[in-house]
Amino acid sequence: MTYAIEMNHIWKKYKIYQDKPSSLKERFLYRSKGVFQEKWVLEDICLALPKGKMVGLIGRNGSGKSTLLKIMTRILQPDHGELIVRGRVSSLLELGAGFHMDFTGRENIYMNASLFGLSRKEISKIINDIIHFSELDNFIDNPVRTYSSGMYMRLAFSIAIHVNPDVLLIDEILAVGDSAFQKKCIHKIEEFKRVGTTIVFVSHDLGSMERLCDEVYWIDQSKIREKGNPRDIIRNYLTFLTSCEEERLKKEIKIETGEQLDINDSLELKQNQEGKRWGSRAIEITKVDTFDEFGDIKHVFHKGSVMNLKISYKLNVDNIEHPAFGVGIFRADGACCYGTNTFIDKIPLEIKSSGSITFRINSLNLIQGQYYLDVASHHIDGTPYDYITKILEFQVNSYEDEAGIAFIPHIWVMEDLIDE
Ligand SMILES: Nc1ncnc2c1ncn2[C@@H]1O[C@H](COP(=O)(O)OP(=O)(O)OP(=O)(O)O)[C@@H](O)[C@H]1O
Repeated sequence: MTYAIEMNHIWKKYKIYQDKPSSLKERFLYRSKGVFQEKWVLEDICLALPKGKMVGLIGRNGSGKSTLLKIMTRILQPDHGELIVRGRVSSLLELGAGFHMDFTGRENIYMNASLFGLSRKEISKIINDIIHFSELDNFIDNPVRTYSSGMYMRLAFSIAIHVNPDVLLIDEILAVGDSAFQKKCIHKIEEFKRVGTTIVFVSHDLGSMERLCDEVYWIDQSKIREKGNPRDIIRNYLTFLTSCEEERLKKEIKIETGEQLDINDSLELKQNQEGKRWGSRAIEITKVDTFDEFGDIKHVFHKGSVMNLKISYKLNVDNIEHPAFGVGIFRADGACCYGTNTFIDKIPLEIKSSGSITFRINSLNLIQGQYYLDVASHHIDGTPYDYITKILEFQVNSYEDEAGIAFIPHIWVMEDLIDE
């Protein structure tokens, strides 16, 4: 098989400067001593990208994906290892980096495209296509400094894809322009695929990644963690992200409550959570947990899955009249997604000296995002016994790109128009 790009045991390190010197003296001292740490951002990377294939790189922020692309374009030199590139490389990494602000869009096309090795004659042949794709027909003879950032990026993008590359490197193009322009970019990429251009694609948009790529590499902490079929690698990566998020939320809860969680990682409430808790405590909430359908404590849920919210309580008075338990679900920005209580839902309650009540959601139909919960025990007239805000945070993951707060069950119906 012929490969467009081969990387053999590539290593790359950066210098990380420790402290910013504050005084002139310190600056002088630090500079002379060179106080920095070396950090390996790529470790022993071996890649072979077959000609005509589209390969995706995924990984968390800072894992090393952009550095890898910069080495492929030779913007950066590796510290060790060998790089073999066959053909003309065009990159959508540092879009518009070489633009001159006082020159017009047209002049910049000539200058920028010549950096990719095209002659003036060759550029003249494609300049109309470049202008047309960028949708800047009416602005192309204005200085680039008058462009908005979106216009600037569109021009740079358009040049990079029209220089007829053999290898195209793309870093997060979905950040370019509005959604109509992004769709156009995706179509263009599909066209490149069809004519056999080798493409390396970095994106956090895993849907496009799975749809477009022939193979995916997962970069984690400077190394290749897995590579192979996009569907399998993306599924493993998502499982990994979910477990990281679960850990993060558990840690946050520990920090916020200042308490060690018990063996089941459940949350014992503090007696006095200033500003977050109020009421007479006639019915005192002692513990709140979210569980999945198997009874495991969870803080990350997939859209549509089961979520059980268990509220444990103890009774601090001999008798309680007309009690109720309530639950509120809020989005991270404070928008109330849903709130109800046992009185509204007409649930009869029999309060013992201690016990628990579970609020079961059979299908958690919130869209992807971060949420928090309020729980309360109160009189049916609303007088709080124990009201606790932001008691738990949870996350909802989803593969769909919906907008809004919650999924509304729906169908689409198509009909032909019948002439009267
Ligand atoms: N010029 C630099 N000097 C020092 N450290 C750098 C430099 N550029 C990047 N890094 C560090 O190298 C690591 C890898 O960065 P890189 O941009 O390659 O990651 P990435 O996977 O592309 O991340 P993202 O998804 O956020 O774009 C990070 O820890 C980053 O902070």
